[in-house]
Amino acid sequence: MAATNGSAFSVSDNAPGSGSGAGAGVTGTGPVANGAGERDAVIRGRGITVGFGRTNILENLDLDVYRGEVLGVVGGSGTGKSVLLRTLVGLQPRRGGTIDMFGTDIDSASAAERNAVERRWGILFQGGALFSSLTVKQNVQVPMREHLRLESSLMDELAELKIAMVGLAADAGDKYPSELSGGMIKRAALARALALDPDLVFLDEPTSGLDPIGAADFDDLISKLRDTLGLTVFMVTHDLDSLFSICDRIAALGKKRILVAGDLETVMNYPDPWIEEYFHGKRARATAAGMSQQ
Ligand SMILES: Nc1ncnc2c1ncn2[C@@H]1O[C@H](COP(=O)(O)OP(=O)(O)OP(=O)(O)O)[C@@H](O)[C@H]1O
Repeated sequence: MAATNGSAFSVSDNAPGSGSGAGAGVTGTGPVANGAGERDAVIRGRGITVGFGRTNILENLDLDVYRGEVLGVVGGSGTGKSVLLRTLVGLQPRRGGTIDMFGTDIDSASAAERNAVERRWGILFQGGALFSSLTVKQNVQVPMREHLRLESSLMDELAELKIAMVGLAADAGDKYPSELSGGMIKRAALARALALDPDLVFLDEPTSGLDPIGAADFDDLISKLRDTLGLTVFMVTHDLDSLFSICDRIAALGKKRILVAGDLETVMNYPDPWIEEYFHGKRARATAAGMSQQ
């Protein structure tokens, strides 16, 4: 797997009144400032441009991801959320812009520096992307084999620890992906994402395909990991429950860039037809009503 990674995610963008042009920041209510009075950005992307053929999907996109937050990335279908995630982790080439991860400019980093950065993040792909011919335990050990040189007994212990950490029973470790439920697959994929004790995890629609109870359990797990491990989470999601319950900030993608980023209220009140429908439509009202009854 290639290049980038980072920890907390704050998005700089061009919301009204937030400043102008590249680097202008939408400041949400996220955590911690550094000594200079700015938040500690684990990922700092500037002018990111990505395209296929003649079409750019992302154009001049700026974003900062801040340490220790869960950032929910939303946007209409096809706006480029997964492309953005893949670009940040180095799986998708850029046509322009820079990405700084944990203080390292990815483009000018040496192979060793990039490797060090890569070890600091994990990814949960949409659908889990587990290797079907490997057991859960072996899947969790894939990043360990790639990046570490450990005795196999120690790798077994570490994998068992990760499997327990995501709430799977110990015997799940010896099962193959085809023997797991959808929720178990997500947890197993999360265990793999946590294999190297990352500072940051990228999650691509982690609750898609789960029933509401399974999704809520998964949300709880993510917020527990953030609180106990200090994880930073970059989460592409369509799930309103997740946005309302666990996201510290939200970034809305549209028009090839981050339209707005900030706390829920900031994003919900941004004047854009898709945001209006998404956050104030029938489903959003039902979700918000459900949350307020809890
Ligand atoms: N490898 C590729 N080659 C050509 N076009 C691609 C490729 N990958 C993505 N795209 C295009 O880029 C656009 C953004 O895709 P992406 O998967 O990032 O959307 P998304 O916002 O994650 O959508 P969804 O919410 O439906 O998953 C789409 O128009 C898609 O067709």
